[in-house]
Order: sequence, then structure tokens, then C-alpha cells
Amino acid sequence: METALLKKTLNESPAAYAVHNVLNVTSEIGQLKTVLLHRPGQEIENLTPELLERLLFDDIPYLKVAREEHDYFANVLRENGVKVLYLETLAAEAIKDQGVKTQFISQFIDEASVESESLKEALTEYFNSFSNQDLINKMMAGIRREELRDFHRISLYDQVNNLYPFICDPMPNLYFTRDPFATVGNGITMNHMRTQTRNRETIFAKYIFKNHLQFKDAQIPFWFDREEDTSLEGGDVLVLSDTTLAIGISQRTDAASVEKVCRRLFQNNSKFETVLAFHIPSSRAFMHLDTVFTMVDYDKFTIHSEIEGPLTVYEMTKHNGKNGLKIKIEKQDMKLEDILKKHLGRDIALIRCGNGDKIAGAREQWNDGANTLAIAPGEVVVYSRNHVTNKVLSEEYGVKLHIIPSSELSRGRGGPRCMSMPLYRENL
Ligand SMILES: NC(=O)NCCC[C@H](N)C(=O)O
Repeated sequence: METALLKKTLNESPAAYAVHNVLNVTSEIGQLKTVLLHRPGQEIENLTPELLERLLFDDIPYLKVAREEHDYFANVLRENGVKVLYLETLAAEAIKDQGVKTQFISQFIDEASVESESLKEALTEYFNSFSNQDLINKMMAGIRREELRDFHRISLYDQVNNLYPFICDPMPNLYFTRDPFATVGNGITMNHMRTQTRNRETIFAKYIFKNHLQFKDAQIPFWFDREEDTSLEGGDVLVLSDTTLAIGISQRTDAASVEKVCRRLFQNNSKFETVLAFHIPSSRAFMHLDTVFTMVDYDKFTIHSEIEGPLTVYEMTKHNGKNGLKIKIEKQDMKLEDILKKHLGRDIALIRCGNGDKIAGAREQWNDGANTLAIAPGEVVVYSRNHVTNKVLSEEYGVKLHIIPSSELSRGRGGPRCMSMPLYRENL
């Protein structure tokens, strides 16, 4: 059904019809046409208190309600003309070919820290017993030790090391589809994530973009690859305009990765002329660039007040020297407002989370009040719980809000932008 939706999208939009142009994101706010989500699954039910810190969760969401909230989010998008695709469906469709499926299972097991050869063999057999969709869901959910009982002769190693309940950890962060890859122009950064738990997520994107019928022959440029040894996460990537890309140097993204993306964009004659590297504090409250500021309109951004600056930004521009491409890097200490004004060519309004109130600001920023998803200029999806920020957005700045419930989804520390990866936006 999701493939049917994707085909429909391609047919509806003449620009997207050409195979080489299945992706198009040249701004943060252009009318959203196609988006990738993941509906929270059994991976959430496999969370236990001991796993939370390592798996980057702050609490255990109640899956039933998390799904209801997520379905509400997806419906808001559909009702506003957005085609919603699901990661889990595309991943299952991408492994239709038996050779691809075999390779995929083997790579998944290699990257899942499975302890022994006998367990790897049992797991391979177990995985092969599922239909493609059930296989993907199962991989995402994690494999409990007792599930392999019928597939596995217990070795001495397994008897000694059988206390940890999982053979493969659950992947609870998958519903934050913003992070494992990022659409930039008509290409993607296929990310190498900071932590092992999240880096495993990028396998699904790899197989989708390399093997899914809708993408594999589309000659999609990769501005970054998951095989890189430096880290890059999609929440740090903001497409400010069709010529300017912003990337955070953050808790999750290395300066070296920003430079690699910049070089590839410039070398491959993309339209991007400037890459701005925002150096933000390395802490959980700041996590990614989109945790502290997101674009809601041509001239409006929601922000965490601690990001106003002055902050250090490295402006990278392209120079064709005698010996080929050169990147000019200029360090600037500027206020956020002035940086954005300089690069967007207009006065900018920064809308503070919690209306600048110290307590409301800290509370609402923690619950992703600054993490809005624009579906059109001046029209954003926001969490209901951030009522102070929402009131300012709507009443003082005239922003059209689509408010979604947020009790359970917010426990994973991500908002509407984190929970979505745009594949196609109309150009402004
Ligand atoms: N772009 C984002 O800020 N994504 C939110 C990711 C939350 C997730 N629990 C994480 O720590 O990676």
C-alpha cells in the first residue's frame, strides 16, 4: 500500500516523476509532499529501566498510546496533503530479492554484536523463518534470548553468558526518522551515527536507497556515507535555503563530517554555495541543532533562548582555485539573528521557547518546544504539551499550528521534526 502511495506521489508531481528526482528538499518550510515516518513498534515494549541510558531513552512510553499519538500525527500530515511513507514498509519492500535479503540479514547480524558463532547461525535460521515484513518488524523489536530456544543447541559459551535478556537489542529510537539519513537537495547524507545503538538504524536506509525499486536507479547522490569513521546525525542538518545548508557541530556530529558533506556538495555541482557549521554545546539538552532551533516561516524560527548567542559559526564557501576546488572557511562569532539575517537576506524573528520565561522555557525546550515540523511556510506541527510556546507562535506571530498529542512520544526526547524525514518538498 505504501508503494502505491509513493507511486501516486510520483505521478502527481511532475517534478518528482523523473526518476532522477525522487527526492527534493531545498528548504525547511516548502510545502511538504512526501515524508518518511516509523510507527512505534514492539521495540518500545522491549525497553527496561536498565537499558534506558544506553538506548538513549529517558522513560518507557506506553506503546498503545504512543501509537495512537503517532497515528494522529500521521493523519494530520495526510489531511494536509502529505503522502506518509513508513520506514518499515519500504525496508520490507527493499529486500524482495532473495540475494539482497540474505546479504541484509548477514549485515544486520554482523552489526548487532551477537556474541557467538552458534548464536549467529541460529539467528540466521530464525530470521529466514519470517515473511519480509515480519522480519523487519522483528529486527526492529529486538530478539529476546528465549526466542531462539528451538533454533539453537546451547553451547558452553551461551550457558555461561545467558543473563542478558537480548540476543539483539531493541531499536526504540527508530521513530525518530530525522536522524539516520537526511535529505539535502536531491541527495541524501547516509549517516554514521554517534552511538552503536543508533548506527544500527542506518542499515534500513542503506537497503532502501540502494535496493528499493523506487530509489535504486534514481542516481541519488550520497553526500555522506555510513561507512565514514566520523559521526553525522540528521537532526543537525537544516536546509535553510536552496543555496545554504546549516549543520550543527554537536554532541552527535563531528566537525570533520561537516567538512566532508560540504566538499561533496561543492564537488558535485549541487546548488549549495554555503555551508554554515554551528558550534553548539555538547549536552543532552542541545543534542542536535534541531533541538535548539527550527524554521517555521520565511522569517521566523523557534529557539531555545540559550542559543541566541553570540555563537561560533564557521561559514564555508566554494572557491575554484588553480589546483581545483578549495573551501574557504571563515570563523564568525555572531548573534543567531544576525547570522540568519545575513544568509536569508531578511529580518528574522526568533521566537523563544516558553516565551523566554526561565522555567517554562527550560521545561518546554526539554519537551521539544523548539522542534517544530513545518508543512508549509508559517504552518507547523507542534506538541500539545508546549502550550506556552504554542500560544506565542499562534497569537503573537500568526503561525498556523497543527497540535498533536504528546504524552508518550515525547518520552524519547524528540519532537515533530525529529519524528519525520521529508523526502519531497515543493521549492519555495
Ligand atoms: N533530531 C533529534 O533531536 N532527534 C531526537 C532523537 C532522540 C533519541 N532518543 C536520541 O537520543 O537519539
